[in-house]
Amino acid sequence: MHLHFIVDQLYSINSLCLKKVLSVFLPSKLPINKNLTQVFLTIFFTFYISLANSQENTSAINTETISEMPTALTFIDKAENHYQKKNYNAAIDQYIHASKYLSHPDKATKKKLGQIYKKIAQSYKRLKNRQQTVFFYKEALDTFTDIEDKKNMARTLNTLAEAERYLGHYVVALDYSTQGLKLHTELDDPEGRAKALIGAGIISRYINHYEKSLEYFYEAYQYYEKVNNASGIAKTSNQMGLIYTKIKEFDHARFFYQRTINLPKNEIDPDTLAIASREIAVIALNSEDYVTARMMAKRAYNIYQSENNKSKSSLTTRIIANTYRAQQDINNAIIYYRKSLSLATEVGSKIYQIKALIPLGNVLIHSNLDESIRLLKKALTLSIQIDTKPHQLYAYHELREAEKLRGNISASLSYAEKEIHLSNVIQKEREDNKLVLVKAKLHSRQLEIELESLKKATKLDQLTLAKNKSEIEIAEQARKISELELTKNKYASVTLASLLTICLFVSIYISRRFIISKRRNKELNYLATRDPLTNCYNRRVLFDFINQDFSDSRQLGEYCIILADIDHFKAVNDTYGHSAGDTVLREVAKVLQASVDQNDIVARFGGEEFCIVLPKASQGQAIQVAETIRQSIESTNFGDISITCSLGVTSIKFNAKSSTELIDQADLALFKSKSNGRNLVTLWDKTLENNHK
Ligand SMILES: Nc1nc2c(ncn2[C@@H]2O[C@H](COP(=O)(O)OP(=O)(O)OP(=O)(O)O)[C@@H](O)[C@H]2O)c(=O)[nH]1
Repeated sequence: MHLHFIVDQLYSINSLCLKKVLSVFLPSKLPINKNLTQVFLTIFFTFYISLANSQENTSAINTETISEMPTALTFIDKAENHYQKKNYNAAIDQYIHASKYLSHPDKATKKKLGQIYKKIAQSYKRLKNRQQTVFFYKEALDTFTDIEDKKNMARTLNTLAEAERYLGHYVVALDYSTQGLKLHTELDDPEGRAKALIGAGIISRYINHYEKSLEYFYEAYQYYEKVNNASGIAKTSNQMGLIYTKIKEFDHARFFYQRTINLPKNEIDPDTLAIASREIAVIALNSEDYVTARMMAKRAYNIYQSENNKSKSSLTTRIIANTYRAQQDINNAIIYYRKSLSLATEVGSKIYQIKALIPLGNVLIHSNLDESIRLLKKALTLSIQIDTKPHQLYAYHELREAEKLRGNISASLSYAEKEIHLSNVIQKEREDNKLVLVKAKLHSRQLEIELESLKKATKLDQLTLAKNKSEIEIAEQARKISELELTKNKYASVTLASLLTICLFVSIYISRRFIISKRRNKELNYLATRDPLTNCYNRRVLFDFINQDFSDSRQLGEYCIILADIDHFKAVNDTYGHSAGDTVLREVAKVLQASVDQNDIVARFGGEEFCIVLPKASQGQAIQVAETIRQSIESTNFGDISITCSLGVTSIKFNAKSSTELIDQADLALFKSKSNGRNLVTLWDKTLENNHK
């Protein structure tokens, strides 16, 4: 059934577009009319729905929501239309139809359903069906609670409280109102909270809890003052005016009503302005300021007239009549009471008829007793009909007086008895009502205490929250600190690592430099000790060695010196050149070094002269070494140059007293070799010394 509906709706939305889409799929010669389009759409949707049904649950949910929502919206549209036209029953029918298509449990659908329940409740409210109003507001509240839609919950609680108040369920109303107030506070919705405050204020006023009521209204009033909301200021001012009137503080009451009157008229609700004017009129009447009373009542009347509000026009006309009656202006009083009665009759308001009939009967009592009694009897009948006992009592009282005036004592007595009986009933009812009010008041006190404890709990929660928050902040700070420390440590580590690396490189560099420098020093030391041409020890080092050995000559066991000198070396230079002479010198040095042990020293003593120190060699061993050297040089071919050398040997055993003396001995021996013909080895002896001299 829904499918056909959707197909119908879709076709009506854009049949042209659909035809164009279909022309793509269907053979070109096939006429695309409405029936064909609808058949296609039906097949398409049947296929789509069956496909969707075969899917997972979630897809099924979405399809259902999609397919049912448009149907619901169509009914809602119709309902709204009826509501606008004040056809509330028809609107309710359509809303209820719409609600049947909103059975799906998803949040959006539920929200829509809640709103529909609210609209139904509002429609019943307009129809003054209080029970149904309450019922549907409760349905709406349940629905919004189900989806945790706090904003709508709070608003519904306000309206539900009002509806319960209309039913006289003050305790329940107060409960709802307090819940609404709490929720609005939670939601941080000052506008909604102000409305909730007004609701709570009205209920508190109803249970005569004026102090609390004033508190609520004043808070709302302050909010509206703050946001410069004239309408809100007017409403709350009027409410405070009403309370001050109730507690007979008329100056305060007048102040607040005047506040409403002074507001820009175009910004406030005419009804609110009319109430303020009307109430000032009543206050003025009670304080016998009849001129002001009439003026303000007429002002209110004009507003009600322009609003076509006949029952309130009846009320204000009655106030005007009351001012005339108070001034003993009976004629005008009768005119206005009649007018009030006529308006009340016209609008069918029994209470306003009663309210006009009784004083009219009273003022007519002296001029037209029959009419007075007739009107009073009518008032009595109506008050019995609508069960308004105070007016019934008032009617009995007036009738008793009227019948007495007429001389009908038995009738007067009968009314008197009824008056007494009713008075007792009213008294009892009042006591009962008082009990209800006291109960409600007590309940409100209890709620206040609960609210107070809730506030304390909230404060505690907030404190705990703040504590937790600060703990979280501390933890966060600790985390940040540790992070910073980590970063710091990381940087420190990186820095340390970098420093270590640098140190390492520096160390390596230094150690390398050290090694190089050590090597260089070694080289330098080496160079300092060596003869650059022959690589033999130089003369300075030679003397250092010998002097050192001679520093403790007693330690010296065997110790010999050989001096070797190349023969006719000048001729080599002259014949082969200086460079060749150098080569010969180098080669001779090699021969010398090869001829001695590791601990022996070969030093270049002068140009072509060498000194060989044999620290552990005996005289014989030294001669042997010298002989070996002589033969080696003699037999060596120094690059086609043949040379010989002469050698002089000496030993420590010849008692040289110093290194110089020892060397001198060797030199003398060498000289002997030279003078004996060269290429000879000569050992020092004492005779050499004498010969030389
Ligand atoms: N090529 C070269 N010649 C040098 C060097 N030192 C000294 N001489 C030369 O050695 C020669 C030594 O000559 P003399 O002192 O006259 O001795 P000699 O020619 O060897 O003759 P006798 O010693 O008497 O056999 C000189 O000509 C010096 O110039 C040197 O380092 N290189």
